[in-house]
Amino acid sequence: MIKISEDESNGFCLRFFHLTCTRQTSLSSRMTRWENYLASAEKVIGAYAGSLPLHHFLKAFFKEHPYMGGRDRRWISQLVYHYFRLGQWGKSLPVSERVIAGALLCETAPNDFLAAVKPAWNEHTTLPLADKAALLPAVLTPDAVFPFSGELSAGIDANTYAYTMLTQPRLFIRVRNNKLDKVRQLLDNAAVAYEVFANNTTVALPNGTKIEVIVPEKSWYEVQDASSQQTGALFSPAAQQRWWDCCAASGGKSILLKDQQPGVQLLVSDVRRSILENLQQRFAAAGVKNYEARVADLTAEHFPASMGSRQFDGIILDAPCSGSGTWGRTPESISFFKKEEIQKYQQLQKRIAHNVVPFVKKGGALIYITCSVFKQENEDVVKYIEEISDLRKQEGGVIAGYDKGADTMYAVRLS
Ligand SMILES: C[S@@+](CC[C@H](N)C(=O)[O-])C[C@H]1O[C@@H](n2cnc3c(N)ncnc32)[C@H](O)[C@@H]1O
Repeated sequence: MIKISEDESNGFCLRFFHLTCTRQTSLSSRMTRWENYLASAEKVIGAYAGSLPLHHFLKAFFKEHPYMGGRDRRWISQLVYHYFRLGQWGKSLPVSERVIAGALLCETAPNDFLAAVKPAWNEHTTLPLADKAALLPAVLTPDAVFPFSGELSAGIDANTYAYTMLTQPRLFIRVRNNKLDKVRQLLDNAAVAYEVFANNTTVALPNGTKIEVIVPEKSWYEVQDASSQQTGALFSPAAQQRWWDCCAASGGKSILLKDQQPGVQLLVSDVRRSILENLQQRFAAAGVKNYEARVADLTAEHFPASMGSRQFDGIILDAPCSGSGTWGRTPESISFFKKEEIQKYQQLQKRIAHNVVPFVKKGGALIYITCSVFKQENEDVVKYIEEISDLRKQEGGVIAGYDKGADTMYAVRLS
């Protein structure tokens, strides 16, 4: 029996060996903490098949390995995420080499992992991407990292977009109810490095900021990506107008709308009852009242009839989509997404748009939104809406978040 050491430097590897000694050889006991992190990352990557989000998979993995402490979990998760940020790069290389390459490309400062497993690279972590790429055993190209560049909407720089996959986007909040000064004070007290955008509403925070602990008053802010906040510039609601957020999820766009004009008469719907229950809780915390909520499958045959003769001044169609504009947050998607899926999403978007468009009042507006970077889900669906209705694109297009560490979205106002 191996004694479990309290020594921080090798505690992980000894505990790791102790709990798995029936399957491990004596080699494990000689592995360093960092080699064990690399082996664990390889184990996760080998077992992950993409059927559930990576963060859920990691959570389940760590539940099965309860002897791993917080630091172990953070490092292993980080290495796995770095690996997936490389997309299709280095497919023929061993997984371990790709994990180490991920640490070189995605880390921006020397760190203990590289110091232990690839010391020659550690001092190069601060170099520009091109210099780091020159050290790699396989050529780094934007297409290898993001192999869907031919599908992009107009105006998205393919090379820049591909390499933004190597960096985790920032966390954003939208400050509400004129509480910017109070929020800033709490962030200052907590010594958080933040950036306030020129609109005095959008605040960028480092990832992992425990904003709910630092700012316990929930009505002062909403967690919402900067690009998602920007879609609100297309709403322009007036008091007493009827609006319908038809794919509302937990209500991010609806709260934005109500903050602009509390007097709108709001209908929210989604195909998922559970997400509308989340919406109700979120609305309550945000102080949003006076709305109607209903579960509705917008693709169902009987759906249009179930709406009766209602007409809306504004409809927000924040459509189900590939989410490709948010893959910097879920880089595992790059490896598991199939190009054919884009068309399936487009068909769903067209079907929903077809059923929703008749409910736009004459002179009213349809706000079509996706968090996709693909033309087929964006411009092509807008073109379809114009073909089947009198609605015409008035303003909007790609909201490129990649220059500010945010998601990239597409939002258009048609009327
Ligand atoms: C992009 S999300 C909406 C995000 C939301 N507007 C927000 O700001 O947080 C798309 C939503 O469409 C819903 N959806 C997917 N298929 C649907 C359908 N056939 N009918 C109605 N809603 C659907 C999904 O459940 C999902 O919540």
